[in-house]
Amino acid sequence: MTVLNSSAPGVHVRASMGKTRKRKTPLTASVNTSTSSSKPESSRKVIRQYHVLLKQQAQLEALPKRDAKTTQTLEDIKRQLDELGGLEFYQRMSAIGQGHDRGGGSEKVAISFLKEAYRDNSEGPSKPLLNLLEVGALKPDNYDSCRSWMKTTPLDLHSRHPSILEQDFLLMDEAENQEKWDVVSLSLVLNFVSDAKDRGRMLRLAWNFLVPGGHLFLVLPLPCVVNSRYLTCERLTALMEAVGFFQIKERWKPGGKMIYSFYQKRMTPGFSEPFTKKTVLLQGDRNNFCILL
Ligand SMILES: C[S@@+](CC[C@H](N)C(=O)[O-])C[C@H]1O[C@@H](n2cnc3c(N)ncnc32)[C@H](O)[C@@H]1O
Repeated sequence: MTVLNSSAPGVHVRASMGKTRKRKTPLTASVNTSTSSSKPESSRKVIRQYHVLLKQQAQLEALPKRDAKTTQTLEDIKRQLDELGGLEFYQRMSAIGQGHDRGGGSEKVAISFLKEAYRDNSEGPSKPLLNLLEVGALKPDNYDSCRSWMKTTPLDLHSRHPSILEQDFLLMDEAENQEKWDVVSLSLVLNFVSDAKDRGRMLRLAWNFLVPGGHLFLVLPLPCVVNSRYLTCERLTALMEAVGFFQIKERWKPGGKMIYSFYQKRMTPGFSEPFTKKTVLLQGDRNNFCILL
């Protein structure tokens, strides 16, 4: 079996709350602010540091009480995030990473899945345009080649272009978006969300926003699924079924970096397991990536 990289973006956080508080020096003490190189290792390093800091920040912000030490640590984390260049710099590094790691963005894979699922729309005489919501869009034109059959709405927490809507997906108006979209893309977004419950909420929101029979394109760093102590491919499939998503396609290779999954919304959820608390599935040197419903 292939040994997988446990230091994937967004999954390399082990510090318990206790450890975090006792720490004398910041976890990512050597924040590298001079990462102007476009080398994939540099971009991956910044992305990793960024995810670690975000996770720590979320853990501390979730504490019921904040003592002076916690406040100080939060200030340190904020400073380090700023030193890294903030979300803007993270996005730039992610865009570089995309190119190097995947021979282009994940939209290539999405388009191949979508063309198969919506053959009538993509090949046949003109039909109403499909409505695609692209969450976490670094570029405004990822789906331009499909504009004859698909209308894309790109959005991101931080917009890098006037055509990208600046919006937190988790705060989108639920009534307004209920069953509004044919396709939702969550490519490398779920692993950006620091809180396991918010990840579950993100999936449920995506389900609510899709028309019946609509599709979800989900991309995660492969180690989030195959090298987590809380997740496996089978467990993810079961969890997705509990939300109401049935897998149609999955693409990844051992030793690869990403796992691409394509789901269809069904009206009756499958598995009824609760998925409300962390269950350790695998021991050993694994990451803590988890999704809770
Ligand atoms: C690693 S980048 C992924 C970009 C691209 N989708 C890809 O597949 O390479 C993650 C992006 O998701 C955005 N993001 C994370 N959480 C979000 C949320 N709740 N709402 C909107 N965008 C979000 C971040 O701002 C960031 O630009």
